[in-house]
Amino acid sequence: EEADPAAIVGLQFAVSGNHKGVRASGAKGVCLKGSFAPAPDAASLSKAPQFAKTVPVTARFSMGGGNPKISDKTKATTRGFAMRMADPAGDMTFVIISAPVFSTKTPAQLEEFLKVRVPGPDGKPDAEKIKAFAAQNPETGRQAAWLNARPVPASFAGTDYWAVHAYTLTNAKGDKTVAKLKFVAADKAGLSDEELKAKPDSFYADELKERLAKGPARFDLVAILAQPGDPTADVTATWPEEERKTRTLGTLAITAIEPDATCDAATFDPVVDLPDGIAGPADDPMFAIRSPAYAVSLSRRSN
Ligand code: HEM
Repeated sequence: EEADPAAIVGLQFAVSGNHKGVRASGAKGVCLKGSFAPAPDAASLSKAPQFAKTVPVTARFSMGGGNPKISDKTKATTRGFAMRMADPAGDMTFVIISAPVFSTKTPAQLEEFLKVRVPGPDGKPDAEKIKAFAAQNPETGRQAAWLNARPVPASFAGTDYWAVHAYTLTNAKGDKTVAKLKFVAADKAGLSDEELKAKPDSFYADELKERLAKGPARFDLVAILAQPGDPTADVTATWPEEERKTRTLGTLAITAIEPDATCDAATFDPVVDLPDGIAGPADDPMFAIRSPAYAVSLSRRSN
């Protein structure tokens, strides 16, 4: 059964209270700039221009969901990281989260996942419906379980981010490598329950301002190489990362905060905006649908 991107985006807005002028997800966030410097041997894996020279980056950190007032202290919600590494021959765009898995495996399952979460007339979703859906779709609980088992990040720059889909890298000779991509924070830090209690609902934006005044926030881009049998079309499934070979492809440095307008005029489209040398998974239905869904959200928030 085909899921309709507009229907999914409508449900994303409905679940979080139909706020106007904001993204269907990542509604609360901070726009940024920086640069990406490739590692010396990145070009041996991919011929993308971003792996051959340092390029400028526009980026945005965000909280998951369509509520622009969500507390930064929320635990079972992913932090998001969108970035466009610019090059005239083709931008390289990643829109990634602070967990190795997404919540659903197919667009149809995402539609059902959202439907049971739409608040009723009393302003609350039906807890019984959510429970019944979770029991029938156990893989949809993995992301929340993963987040609940870890401390709340002390900073948008204090956590790793995963691109969750399996990408194919192609080098100049035509050799292909399948890999998941992870941005590893140089300065990882979580908050204890005690520390979390002392924080206000919004502290990430100020923390970032103070941090960037002292120097860039850095992330290494690491490719986790697939082994035969690793699932490449299921974003609810993890690979045993610790057992996989990895290659560092470069370092992202976030240097300064940008006006919101720089990030809001367009979407970060992780499907269409990739250069030659890197491609998303053709057989992962959750990948393809992101492009039309993000376009629907853009048209709704800018009208
Ligand atoms: C599968 C892995 C996915 C990840 C890692 C992910 C992550 C994110 C992140 C980080 C943002 C914030 C972007 C920004 O700051 O501009 C975002 C926005 C959004 N996501 Fe996803 N997402 C995923 C899948 C999906 C799917 C399957 C849909 C719908 C079918 C969807 C719908 C949206 C929409 C509508 C927005 C708002 C776009 C905009 O207004 O610019 N996402 N997503």
